[in-house]
Amino acid sequence: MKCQQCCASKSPLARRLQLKKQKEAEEAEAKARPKQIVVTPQSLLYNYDDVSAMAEYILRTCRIRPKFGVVCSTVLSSMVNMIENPVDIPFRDIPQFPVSPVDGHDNKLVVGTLMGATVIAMQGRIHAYEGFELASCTVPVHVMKLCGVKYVFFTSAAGAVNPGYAVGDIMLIKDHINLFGMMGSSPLIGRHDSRFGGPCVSMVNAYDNYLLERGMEIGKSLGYQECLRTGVFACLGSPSYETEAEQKILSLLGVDAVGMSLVHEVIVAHHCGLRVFSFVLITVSGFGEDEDPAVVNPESFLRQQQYACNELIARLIYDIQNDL
Ligand SMILES: O=P(O)(O)O[C@@H]1C[C@H](O)[C@@H](CO)O1
Ligand SMILES: Nc1nc2[nH]cnc2c(=O)[nH]1
Repeated sequence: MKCQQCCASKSPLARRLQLKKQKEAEEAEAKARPKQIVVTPQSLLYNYDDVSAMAEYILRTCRIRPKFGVVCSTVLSSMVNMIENPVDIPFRDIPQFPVSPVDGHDNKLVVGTLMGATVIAMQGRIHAYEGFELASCTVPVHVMKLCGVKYVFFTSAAGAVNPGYAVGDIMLIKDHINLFGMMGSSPLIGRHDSRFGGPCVSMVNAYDNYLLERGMEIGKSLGYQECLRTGVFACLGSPSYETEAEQKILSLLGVDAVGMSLVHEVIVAHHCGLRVFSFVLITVSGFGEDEDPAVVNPESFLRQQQYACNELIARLIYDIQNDL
């Protein structure tokens, strides 16, 4: 007697029939299954409870409810030295908090007071070019929100695209071009949690106009008018600086300065209702005739400009805190 299964499966016709049946069964099963929602990396990687657990750990550790958040660029990490009664919280101690593997990134939060206001500062941030999802780059913003932060200041190192800019200039950001978003990549894509915000968000006033104006006034009053600019920022996903051709494209798009972070953080902050003030320190000049794009000015000059940035942050916090 012939075995039904193995002998039948040896005939090509029987095998084709078997495959057809199998495909039809799979299709019927897929049809019967409820439609799956594609989960956004943000909600997949860090849901509301995960973010709450991170915020609770921070609040329990520092026993301060911060009103101001500051995300320090790698070049502006000295900002945290201004914080009084600082409590250092390494990223690795916070459950699920991302940790940058890059040498020289400090990977800690510093919580304390500055100009009489409570602050939480990130010394070192998470970059997409390190291989992280945008959800990981931006989860610290949601954590700040759940810690009680109302105002958040983002800073970054940047390369000049605007030919009128020089190394050491401080550009207050008035707008951005979200190149990642235009390519379909955003921490807000997919299912949202309404406790953080709605499915879509207007980006009007994302760079809070009032804070921008106050920042400009303060910068001028501190005597920095010569190096203060306001402009449009863009973030690229690569750790390589721009080629000459890329610089030209960015310039045509209306970008004044370009960096490797910040834009997606601002989107998440604005989406969840934080008031945003952002600026970049120009550390690499645009292309000159014979200029190497990676030329960075002498240390002492940059240190002076880092001091200017720190002063700007401190004074703006003071003014907001005291309703000035
Ligand atoms: O923290 P930011 O975005 O300022 O850091 C940038 C990106 C690189 O780590 C570095 C390049 O200069 O600065
Ligand atoms: N993309 C980019 N990021 C920077 N970060 C600091 N300088 C630069 C720059 O010139 N280009």
